[in-house]
Amino acid sequence: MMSSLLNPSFSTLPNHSISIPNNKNRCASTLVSCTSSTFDPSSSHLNTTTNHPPPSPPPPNIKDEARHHRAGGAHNFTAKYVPFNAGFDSTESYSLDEIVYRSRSGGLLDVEHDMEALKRFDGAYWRTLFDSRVGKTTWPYGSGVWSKKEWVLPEIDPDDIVSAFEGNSNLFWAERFGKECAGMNDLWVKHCGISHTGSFKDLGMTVLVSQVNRLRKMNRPVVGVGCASTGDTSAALSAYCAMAGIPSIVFLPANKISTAQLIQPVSNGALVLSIDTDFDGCMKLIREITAELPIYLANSLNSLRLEGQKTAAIEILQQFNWEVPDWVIIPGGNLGNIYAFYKGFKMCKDLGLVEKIPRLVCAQAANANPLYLYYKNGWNDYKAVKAKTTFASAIQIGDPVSIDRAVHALRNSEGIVEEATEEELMDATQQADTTGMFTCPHTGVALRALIKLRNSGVIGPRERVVVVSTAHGLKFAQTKIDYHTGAIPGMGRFANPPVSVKADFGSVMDKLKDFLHDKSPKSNIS
Ligand SMILES: Cc1ncc(COP(=O)(O)O)c(C=O)c1O
Ligand SMILES: N[C@@H](CCOP(=O)(O)O)C(=O)O
Repeated sequence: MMSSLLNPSFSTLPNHSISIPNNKNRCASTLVSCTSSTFDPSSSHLNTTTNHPPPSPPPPNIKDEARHHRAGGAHNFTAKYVPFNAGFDSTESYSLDEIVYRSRSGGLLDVEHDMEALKRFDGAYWRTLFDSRVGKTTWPYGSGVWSKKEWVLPEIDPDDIVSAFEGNSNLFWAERFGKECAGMNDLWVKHCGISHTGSFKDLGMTVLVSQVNRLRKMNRPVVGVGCASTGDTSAALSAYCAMAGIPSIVFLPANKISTAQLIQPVSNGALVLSIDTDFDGCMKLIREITAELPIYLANSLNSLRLEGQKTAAIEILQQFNWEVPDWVIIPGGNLGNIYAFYKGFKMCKDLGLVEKIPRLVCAQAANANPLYLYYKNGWNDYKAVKAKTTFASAIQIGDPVSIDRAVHALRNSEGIVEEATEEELMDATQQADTTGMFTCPHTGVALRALIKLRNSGVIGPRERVVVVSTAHGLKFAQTKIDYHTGAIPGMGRFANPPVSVKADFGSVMDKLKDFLHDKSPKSNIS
């Protein structure tokens, strides 16, 4: 099977042999292309001789190079929409080029890949292929998402892909947090928030916006793309749409998202509707609107998003050299991501890249915990809740659209649901920051869940655990400031507020002596 990796007729082979034009050509033709819009044949600056040679064509860019390398090749991987969890006898399916978010019976959809075609290549083949693409600028495989293109959107033309080379995010060995807060030394944090727009949503949005780009080129009726959001989805949607020149519309719950999140779609030119309701209210509205207008729905109800998000799971396995961690802990809100991770792990198992999948934990804020309550009730009698205000504002969701997907993921991975109170999640966020991270409150929820599961002995001290960090801490700077400055009543166990000091040598020395004395009791500083 490995020999097929070298078969040049297979169009999806790693493109290592790309010829880069030499610097001289690149500079010369860059000059031509830079000046071409203002080129004036009568100008003495640009055209000093009458026999000036015609400008040479611009050098190939990475898309041209990709086009050249796939000329003549074809593969036959395919994917389609099917009802989520459909029985074997179901024949309902839709092309990914159709605009459809729900099955005929009103249930969720899933993207189903032609597993038989993918299975024609063994696990070693896929591992080698994916590994060969990491961190390159080869279009589109340099992206952590598109490096798995055959498993994501196999049929899309690379020319239609809208990518910021997302993914390939840091898997951080949380050595100090693991030892000091959880009594373990094999703890890892997958920093999905260190990303183009600062959250894992980029992984799904590159796929969704690429498909919209394709649909628009096919003259399908898509005037714009819209979402309801607690902040991060809107940031990713507006950025990817801006890259592609596609109008974006975002419904945000008024006064419920951070300033840093609000400014992202504003800056990227989205139409931002600030609506006097909560996320669940916005979600209901966007579903009604997208059923009426030719606006494509970008929330994770749309199963395309999860195809991108699942690559973070594959990436974790890759980063451990295809060894499977024991546990993966993921903060949950609308509950698409927990299913995306499950799907990524499951595909790796089904296609022979690994032999098992990790146990999954979904971590919820106690103030927005419908999944936790359902789990505690033995998966009986599900009820949506009215989500209360939480510092983990991006998961302030009481009526998650992917509840069925989440239950499926947890039941099939010996999964667990945990929760964290406001104080617990904020303290865990700060404890992580004290050990060198800069986490968002949602990551705090997941870290607190870890501590609880370690304290109860469910997770053992020698087990390998990955906590998924879903957004960048800088998006939640005000919450952190409030924690440290005592602006949140009853909170601040690990606060480290700035110290005001007079601008004189003696005052500064006094503060430093206090600090150094506290830090180093045995020192001889008096
Ligand atoms: C930062 C952050 N973490 C976690 C989540 C939860 O992801 P999901 O809605 O897929 O459960 C979201 C969005 O909901 C989020 O924005
Ligand atoms: N946290 C999300 C909520 C919506 O989730 P989605 O994955 O269904 O788009 C956000 O950032 O808006």
